[in-house]
Amino acid sequence: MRLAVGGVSRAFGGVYAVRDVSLTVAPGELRAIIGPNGAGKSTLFALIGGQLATHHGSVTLDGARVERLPAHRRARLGVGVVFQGARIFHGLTALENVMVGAHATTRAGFLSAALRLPAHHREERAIRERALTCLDRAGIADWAHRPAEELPLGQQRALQLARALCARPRLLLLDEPASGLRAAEREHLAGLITALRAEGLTILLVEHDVAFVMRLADRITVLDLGRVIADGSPAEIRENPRVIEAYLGPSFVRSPHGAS
Ligand SMILES: Nc1ncnc2c1ncn2[C@@H]1O[C@H](COP(=O)(O)OP(=O)(O)OP(=O)(O)O)[C@@H](O)[C@H]1O
Repeated sequence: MRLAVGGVSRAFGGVYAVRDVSLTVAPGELRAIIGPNGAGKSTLFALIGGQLATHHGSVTLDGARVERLPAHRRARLGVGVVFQGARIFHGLTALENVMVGAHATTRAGFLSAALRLPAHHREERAIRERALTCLDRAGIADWAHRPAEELPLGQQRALQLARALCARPRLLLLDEPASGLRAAEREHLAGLITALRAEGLTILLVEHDVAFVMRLADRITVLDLGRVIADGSPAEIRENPRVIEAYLGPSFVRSPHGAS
């Protein structure tokens, strides 16, 4: 899916969180968004996903304007969002949490579900299979039948990703997916993101772990105080004096893998 954001702004109480931001992401591209705390990254995600309304500007998915559509309509068009932190449904198993992600896309619909028609049973079986595959891809198949709230934090984060994947997104927004993960979990996540990109999914990634970002991203957009201050390949961004000053810091240049 091609994403174009044109001159988008959003203010809170008169203060701009995102100001006149434009970017285009090609189908199958992995674009990272980086910048200091409060730069507007999560707000930009919410403007693309539809959780927040824009005050100015346009959001276009494959050429169609969506900035006035609510989040669930954008989800149906193929926008998947993995929010910061763990947002899970308590009282449901991990598998059921992931199956919820697929129901937005089912065809049989409410009536056949209510009447328990055969089409509904077939669809439920297919969704269950798909959800198990997504749990497996997220590396948490062993947790499928446990109550979601019993999963450790890293597994809860993976659960959100599995749920988003189960809806078969064409544009995936990942807000700090690596935060709070242990090294092995982080490696698994990097492998999964790489595989999803290879399958042609368009991915937008907000992440503070710059080494993680530099390794995965095709291009990086840098935000500071709500504005785009740089846009380029990881190599260009690493050497951009404005980015070094606003975000990376001089120690990053001395340690080019970002292990500062
Ligand atoms: N719902 C809100 N109400 C008021 N102010 C908000 C709201 N959401 C964000 N802001 C403000 O907008 C600015 C941008 O916040 P945002 O969370 O988008 O930044 P961020 O780059 O994602 O930061 P972080 O890296 O810490 O997650 C901040 O000054 C924040 O305080």
